[in-house]
Amino acid sequence: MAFTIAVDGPAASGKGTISRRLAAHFGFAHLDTGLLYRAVGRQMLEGTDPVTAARALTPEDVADADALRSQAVGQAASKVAAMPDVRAALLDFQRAFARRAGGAVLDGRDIGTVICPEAEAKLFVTASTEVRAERRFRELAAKGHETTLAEVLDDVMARDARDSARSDAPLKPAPDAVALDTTQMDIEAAVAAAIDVVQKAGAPG
Ligand SMILES: Nc1ncnc2c1ncn2[C@@H]1O[C@H](COP(=O)(O)OP(=O)(O)OP(=O)(O)O)[C@@H](O)[C@H]1O
Ligand SMILES: Nc1ccn([C@@H]2O[C@H](COP(=O)(O)O)[C@@H](O)[C@H]2O)c(=O)n1
Repeated sequence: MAFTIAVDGPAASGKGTISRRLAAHFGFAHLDTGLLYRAVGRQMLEGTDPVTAARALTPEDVADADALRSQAVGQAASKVAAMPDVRAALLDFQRAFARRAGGAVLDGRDIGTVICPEAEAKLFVTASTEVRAERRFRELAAKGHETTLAEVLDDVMARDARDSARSDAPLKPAPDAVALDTTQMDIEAAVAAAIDVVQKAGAPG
């Protein structure tokens, strides 16, 4: 049985948190597709050609998720993500993951539009830019990163602008995605709303 849940949205909207919880609830596998672009972005910062890096990506390259979550790597990720040859190199792996037996949740920017337009359930998770920046700032501060709320706000806005403006697979909701604005929701309320959407879409379990 293949059942795909596509979760898209802008930076720090909460799509990763929701996707992990959906995967646990329904017993599905989860892929954070942003990590693929982050791993390529990190290799670009180290001097590797991004297309070469994308074509040669291995599971080890995405194993240390914490190291990939810095703001510098996030910015590099959104730059390599605008390169059509990088996106093409990562396509088949994501599509195969999406249709794996047992069900899958993928989160990213183009899951419902490009990777798996046939996904059985689609969510587009948003929150106001300020709330997203505050949440990400608190997360980074708790992990000991030295940054300011203003820097995080700039980072989120720059990535959203680049991700929305690119010609190949831009950040946008699929026409049939259910919008979930979590600005006024805590994590539990957002997860409950997401589970409700997926159940109504006919997910088993
Ligand atoms: N509804 C919510 N209320 C409060 N905090 C939240 C909510 N959803 C997520 N968060 C927190 O906001 C931060 C960003 O969430 P998360 O990492 O899930 O976003 P994301 O969209 O996957 O980010 P990115 O695009 O950068 O990968 C995390 O610290 C998370 O715990
Ligand atoms: N499907 C996707 C996923 C991510 N990107 C790009 O990667 C950057 C980092 O992603 P996060 O989810 O970890 O924030 C993001 O800013 C996008 O540029 C993408 O293009 N498509």
